[in-house]
Order: sequence, then structure tokens, then C-alpha cells
Amino acid sequence: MKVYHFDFRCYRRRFLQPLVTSHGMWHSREGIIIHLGDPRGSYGRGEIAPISWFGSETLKQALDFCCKLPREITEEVIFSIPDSLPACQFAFESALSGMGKWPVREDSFPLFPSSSPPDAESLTYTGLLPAGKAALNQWKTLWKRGYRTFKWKIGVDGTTKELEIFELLTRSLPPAAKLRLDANAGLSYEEAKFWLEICDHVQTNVEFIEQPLPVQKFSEMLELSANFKTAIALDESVATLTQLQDCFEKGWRGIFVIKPGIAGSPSRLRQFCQQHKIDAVFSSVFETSVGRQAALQLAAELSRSNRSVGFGMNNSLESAEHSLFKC
Ligand SMILES: O=C(O)CCC(=O)C1=CC=C[C@@H](O)[C@@H]1C(=O)O
Ligand SMILES: [Mg+2]
Repeated sequence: MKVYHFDFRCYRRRFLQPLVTSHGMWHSREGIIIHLGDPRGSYGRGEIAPISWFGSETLKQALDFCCKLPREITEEVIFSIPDSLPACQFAFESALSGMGKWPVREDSFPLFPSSSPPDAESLTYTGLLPAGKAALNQWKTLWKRGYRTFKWKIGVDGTTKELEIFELLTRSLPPAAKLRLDANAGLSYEEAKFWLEICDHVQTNVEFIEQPLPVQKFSEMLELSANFKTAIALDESVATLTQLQDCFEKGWRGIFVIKPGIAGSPSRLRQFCQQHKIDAVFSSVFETSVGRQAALQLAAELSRSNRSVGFGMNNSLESAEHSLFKC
């Protein structure tokens, strides 16, 4: 059985502007870059970028797992990482499948790749707008950079204030623009109905409302998805492969937001998406280009519709280059 040398480093990158969602304010993205090397000098890298409030493991759980692993590991160890560690499953399997595809080893630990995978060139990207009225100016900057799909967080400032901004935003967006509203599970049932009603009658193309209700309100979201023209996309409800399978089995046939970085095993995710031909929107976990490359490769392979991918904001965080440290 092949044996790989295993090593890892932690990183911490600040958001240039804290990310404000109904979950709260997110100031820094922390994660782990893993390195697998083989005796011939080939190596692969992966990234553990958990989002525990979405249902993945915590960074501490991932770090404990890495610290307990021996420095020499086999494929058997990699494919037996438990489903309770989905971000670890993603990282180790990505590193294994990337063996030998990385440039000749640099002296420093991992240099972060600057390019996206070739297959990802066919993808279009979503621009993430800041919550609140800052969105009214920010969309123009992103439009000039070529974005045509925008995502705006709601469930942060209250419906009255957000509706005011929404009306100004939809009146200023060009007809070719698409808008996604992401509530991060922060609306009540009545507020969700209200937003769906508004979106059904507004001129701008509202592509979908993302996770309007908490994960526990699955049947309410299933009912709402049948009663409005505006689509609903599940995100927090389908964050891990286990949750994704569960929502599919309970009858969800709407849009699934897939964050490969926390979904779990890429091979099992690929098998599920190909078998069930789901309407998937691929989304970032604000990972570095190490995890982003692996996630975009999956998005390019598995995106069946022309929905843009939520990986537009790699400039939302400070550079990864000097963020690494031994942990
Ligand atoms: O999906 C996108 O367009 C960008 C990524 C994004 O919005 C998110 C990434 C990670 C956690 C959340 O704050 C947020 C989301 O809810 O989708
Ligand atoms: Mg979301």
C-alpha cells in the first residue's frame, strides 16, 4: 500500500471588510493547508476550510485530527476519514487526486497557485455585494469587472430597511443583471413569503432566494418553493453530503448550493451529482487558491446549468502568501 508523507500548516487571513450575514460578522478566515508527498518527489496539496455554523467540523476538530495523524499515512487512512470531518475529507482527497499535478516543489511549504484550473474557464462568476446600502455602489464596480450575477445578503438589517435598498438596487441594475438574495436562514416564514412575493413582481431577474428559513424549516421551504415563481436555493440545509442526500430523499428538487470545501468527499459528491442530476450552484467557503482550485474543478465537471459560481470574491481577503504558520 502506498505511503505518503503528511505535513500541514495553519493560516489566518482577515477579510478586507468583515463579512456581515444573519449569522453575524466574520472577521478572519482560518484554515489548514495539508501536504502529501510520495517517495518519488511528487506531492499534492489540499485545504481544510471549515464553516462550523454551516454544519462542518470546527477548525479545532480538524486541527486535532491533523495533529493525531502520523507523518506517514496511507490511502486507507484518507478514505476512512469520518463523515463528521467533511472539510478534512475534502482536503485529503483533493491532495491525493492532485498528486503530481503541482509544479516542481518550491523550497517554502506551499506556494498558493495563482491560476484557476483550465476547465474552470467556461464558468461565470457571481459578485458578492456587501450587506446594506453599500451594495448600491459596489455593484457598479463589479459590473465594470465583468460580473453579471450579484449576490446580496438579506436578513441583516430588517425587512423594512432592506426592502428600501432592494427597490433602489433593482431599479438601478441593468436588465442583463441577475440578483441572488441570501438570507442565511435569517427570515421568518412570513418574511420569506413577503420577499418571494416581492421578487415575483419586480422587474429585475431575481435568480433565487438562498436559504430563507432555518435548516429545521425544511417542509416550509418545500411548500414555499411550490407557491412562488422565484426559486429557492438551499445552502445551510445541504452543506454536507449527508444533509444533501437527506434533503434530496425528502423531496427537494429545487436548487442546491454546494460548497465543495465543506461538503465532504469529492468522489462521493461527484457520484451523487452525476446520479441525481441536481440543479447545483457551486459556492466558495472563502478558501485560498489551494482549496479553490479543487472546488472549481468539481464545479466545472458537475455544473449542469449555466448558473454562475459563487467564487467571485477572492479579493475579499488579505493575501494568503504570508498567512501560514506552524500550528
Ligand atoms: O456563494 C457565493 O456567492 C459566495 C460565498 C458566500 O456567499 C458564502 C460563503 C460562506 C459562507 C456564507 O457567508 C456565504 C453563503 O451563505 O453562501
Ligand atoms: Mg448562502
